Amino acid sequence: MQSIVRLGSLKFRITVVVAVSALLAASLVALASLAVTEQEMMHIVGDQQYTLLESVASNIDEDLESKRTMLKILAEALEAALIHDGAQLQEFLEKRGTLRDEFFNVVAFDPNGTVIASLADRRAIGTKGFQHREYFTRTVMAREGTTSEPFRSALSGKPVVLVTQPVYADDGRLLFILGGGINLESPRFFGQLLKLKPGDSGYLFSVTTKGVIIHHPTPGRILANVKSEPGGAVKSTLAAMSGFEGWTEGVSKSGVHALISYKRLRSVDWIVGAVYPVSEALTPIIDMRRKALIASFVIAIATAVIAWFAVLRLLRPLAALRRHVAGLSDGETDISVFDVDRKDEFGDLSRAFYNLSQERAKAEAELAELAQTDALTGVYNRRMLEKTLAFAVARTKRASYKIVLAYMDIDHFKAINDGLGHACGDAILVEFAQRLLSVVRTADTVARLGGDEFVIVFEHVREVTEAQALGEKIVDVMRRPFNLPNKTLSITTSVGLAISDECKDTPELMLARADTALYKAKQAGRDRYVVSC
Ligand SMILES: Nc1nc2c(ncn2[C@@H]2O[C@H](COP(=O)(O)OP(=O)(O)OP(=O)(O)O)[C@@H](O)[C@H]2O)c(=O)[nH]1
Repeated sequence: MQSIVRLGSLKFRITVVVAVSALLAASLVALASLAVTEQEMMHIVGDQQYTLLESVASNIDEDLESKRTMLKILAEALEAALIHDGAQLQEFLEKRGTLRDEFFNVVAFDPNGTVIASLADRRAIGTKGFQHREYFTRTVMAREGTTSEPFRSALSGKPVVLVTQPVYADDGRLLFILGGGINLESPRFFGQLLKLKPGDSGYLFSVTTKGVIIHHPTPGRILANVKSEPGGAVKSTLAAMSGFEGWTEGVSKSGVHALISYKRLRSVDWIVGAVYPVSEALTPIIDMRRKALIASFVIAIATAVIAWFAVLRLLRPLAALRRHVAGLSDGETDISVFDVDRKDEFGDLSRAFYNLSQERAKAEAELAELAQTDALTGVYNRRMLEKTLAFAVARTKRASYKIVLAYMDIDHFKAINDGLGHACGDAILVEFAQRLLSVVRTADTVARLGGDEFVIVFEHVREVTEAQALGEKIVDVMRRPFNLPNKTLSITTSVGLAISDECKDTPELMLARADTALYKAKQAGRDRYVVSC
């Protein structure tokens, strides 16, 4: 379990890299494709909004047109009925009930701008001072009906626009001007703008090309000019006031990122607009984006699980290799434990480790060799002799045979060294050791203690008398001339021999007895052997 969740492990890191890559790839693909879809959807919704506005604008145009037509018909009827005075006119208007359906109020002004009839409120009759109003002068000048700028009615106090129609006598004299008032706050006129509002918080509005608000969901803003409101008009509205029609992505007055559409009316200089918050317009896309990100996480987790098992499987040879390398210290260097035949990186690694283990084994063997042999002569060294002698002495206690220890020293070696040089002395030591090896059996041990002192442990000696024969043999073999590169020398040796005594011998004692015997041989004139008694 611990190995499964080890955070720093290669398996864990590879899995994390794969999972993060999968998460990034899935998220990027999802987000990129959704971004494209979002743009496409924005265009579709924007186009839809604009089409909707076109139909709204057309409806308002038709509504205004029908109101104008109604006033025109009314004017014609008045002309035909030869109604010239206010009381008759008031009566005439009050009989036409459909006027109340179309207009908030219908008034008639005489040519001096005084109200002579008022459908909604007779008390307004006699109110003066309308001859300077822009709709009044425009109607008089044009001699035809017009639609006023929005204004606050002096009679009702409501925000209104007035549709006018002049009425003339047969002789062409202006009798009076009819005015049909439209209450901008009334849902009857702009009701469709309320009904068609996009989304939950979207809305439609209307503004004149001069910036006067005609309709807005915030009633307090009606008749305000967008240019003189705090913060001024939003960029897209300014563009619409300058002639832009269509939809754009922008920020509404309240700071909401929205699709904003504009369409001009045909018959008046009004603009209808729609504000559709992007967060609502693109709700399906935003929802899809959230789901895509969740799906990316699920994909990343699934990929991580798959990657984990794949990595476990792929790195299995690495675990085996680690075991084998750990086993090197136990001597498992056999080629069979390494997958050296693999063609992949594990094979390369296995071969490298195998070569390393072979080199290490070789170095260890060389070290072991160095530890037990004398570097100059190749025979055993003192350490090895001590071991061998200890075993040999111990064996004699349980066996019927004895061992003989021969202790040798080259006679006058110092003089040879001094006379012929150290290198020549070395050559003699090497040859001396070779001759000692030639007189022993395989079970026997030849060792150099140091300098010109050598020791032989002869095994399996049955008779005490054999020691003398061995001593003689050694002395004899050294008497043969030593052939050096430039000269031939006569060398002799003195030998002290000790025969094992099963009761009291120790390696040290045997060496001491042999050494004493050697000393005696030297004392007796050298080139001889002495057997310790
Ligand atoms: N060439 C050479 N000489 C060595 C080496 N080790 C020791 N010696 C020399 O061997 C000599 C040993 O001399 P001794 O055994 O003390 O004296 P000796 O001249 O042999 O006299 P006796 O033993 O009494 O016959 C010394 O001169 C050492 O310097 C070695 O590895 N190589």
